[in-house]
Amino acid sequence: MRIAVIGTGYVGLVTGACLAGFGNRVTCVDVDEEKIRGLQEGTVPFYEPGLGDVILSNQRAGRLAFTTALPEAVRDARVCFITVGTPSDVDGSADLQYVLEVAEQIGAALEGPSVVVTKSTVPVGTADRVRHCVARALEARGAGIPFSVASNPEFLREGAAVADFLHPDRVVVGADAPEAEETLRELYSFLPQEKVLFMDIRSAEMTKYAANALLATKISFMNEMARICELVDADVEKVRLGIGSDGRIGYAFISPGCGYGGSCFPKDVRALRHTALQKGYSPRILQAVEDVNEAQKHVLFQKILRHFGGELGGRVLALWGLSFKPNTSDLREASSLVLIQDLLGAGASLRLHDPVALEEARRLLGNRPGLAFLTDHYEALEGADGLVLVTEWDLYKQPDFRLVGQKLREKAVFDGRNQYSGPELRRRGFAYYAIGRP
Ligand SMILES: NC(=O)c1ccc[n+]([C@@H]2O[C@H](COP(=O)([O-])OP(=O)(O)OC[C@H]3O[C@@H](n4cnc5c(N)ncnc54)[C@H](O)[C@@H]3O)[C@@H](O)[C@H]2O)c1
Ligand SMILES: O=c1ccn([C@@H]2O[C@H](COP(=O)(O)OP(=O)(O)O[C@H]3O[C@H](CO)[C@@H](O)[C@H](O)[C@H]3O)[C@@H](O)[C@H]2O)c(=O)[nH]1
Repeated sequence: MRIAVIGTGYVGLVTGACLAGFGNRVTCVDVDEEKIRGLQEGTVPFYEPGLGDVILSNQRAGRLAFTTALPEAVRDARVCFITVGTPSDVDGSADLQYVLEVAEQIGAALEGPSVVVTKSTVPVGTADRVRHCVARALEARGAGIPFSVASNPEFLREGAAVADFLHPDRVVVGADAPEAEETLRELYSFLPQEKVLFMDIRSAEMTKYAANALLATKISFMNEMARICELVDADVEKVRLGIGSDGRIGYAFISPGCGYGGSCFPKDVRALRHTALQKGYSPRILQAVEDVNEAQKHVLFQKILRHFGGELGGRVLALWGLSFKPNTSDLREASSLVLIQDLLGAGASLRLHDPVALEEARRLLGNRPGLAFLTDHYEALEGADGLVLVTEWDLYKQPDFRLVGQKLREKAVFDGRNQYSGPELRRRGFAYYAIGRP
């Protein structure tokens, strides 16, 4: 099948490369010329385990191409996937300008029947707007080309994107035309039939927001439990095991920490809240999920401040892990950025390390006074008054604490992801602080 994928971010690249792997002829389009040039030369624009290999093998086999020329890619595509960004607008709503712009361009370029599929995360009703944009552009050319629209929200996680795409828990397709349903059924025939859930378009669009909102709710709930645990001298990690073992609750997404970040949960919870408010309903749970998360991003800072008697001027701290979660270079809405602002604002100097996000951090944060970027995580500890773990990369899971103690000026560990053993560290002479643990 000929497929066009418009937008070569995490979703577009993974979708395009994986679908090419099933023998489809895929062209990926982006407006970012540098990105496309890099992809044509085999450079993946971000860190995503396994993605480079899938891209390269399909590119070499002639099934996957990259271009900035949308019309050529779209012209004879049986399926056009829209995978551009839908960032938060100032009022919290999803900014649909890129999605609608692409829909218009598809309408201006189509030469044969096609299914236009929204894979970006978009508010309920967007497929209707996409349909309208495509139809208007076709009409403007006087072209009576038949097309249909569908919603196929994506559920992959960064850091595990290829595996998630190839082995999803489910694929959701919202379609209201038989040809759209048939085409997408054929496209996803690499999955067991029962994994592909067909429904009406609006329900499919809503499913994506409901899934992310529920996952974010689990995290905020657990962060709230951690706050209460601290007040009553209970250990949230024991509580986590105790409740996760209940099959009705499960272990997934109940790890407390320094707040959820990334390009999805924060913006999608905001967008869903905005949709509800627009319709006259004030969503109290979503509001609480956001409030708890915002507060949680400052919890580690408060522990650090308290440890140093309320004064951080002249203090140096080493930060391990900057990306919003392990196995990605993505820093969008990362908790580390809030903590860095808090610490710099209080007069501390920071020695930053991340296995892959260091360059992106340098680009974002610039060479401000008080910031040092270190490529070795032990070197980051040198002369620091404490180690702060923000993102739980594997590299940080079993550090040599003898070495950590030697490098640090003051033996203090602030563990934002509950990775270390308090009793063991205290035995070794460290002051140890975690989230929701005595
Ligand atoms: N990142 C994820 O893990 C993930 C997972 C599921 C769903 N989503 C959703 O998928 C969508 C895309 O997310 P992402 O993280 O892949 O985005 P991204 O920001 O990584 O990439 C978007 C790409 O679209 C390109 N683009 C913008 N306007 C364009 C245009 N007019 N024509 C062609 N290309 C254009 C940009 O240059 C950019 O390369 C969002 O709606 C997001 O919420 C993301
Ligand atoms: O128990 C947990 C699990 C996650 N997190 C945090 O939650 C954020 C998001 O993590 P994760 O969901 O693994 O990453 P994303 O790549 O943002 O994926 C989410 O957002 C995507 C975009 O919509 C969806 O496709 C995925 O299904 C959904 O998991 C990160 O900051 C994590 O540190 C926690 O604090 N505790």
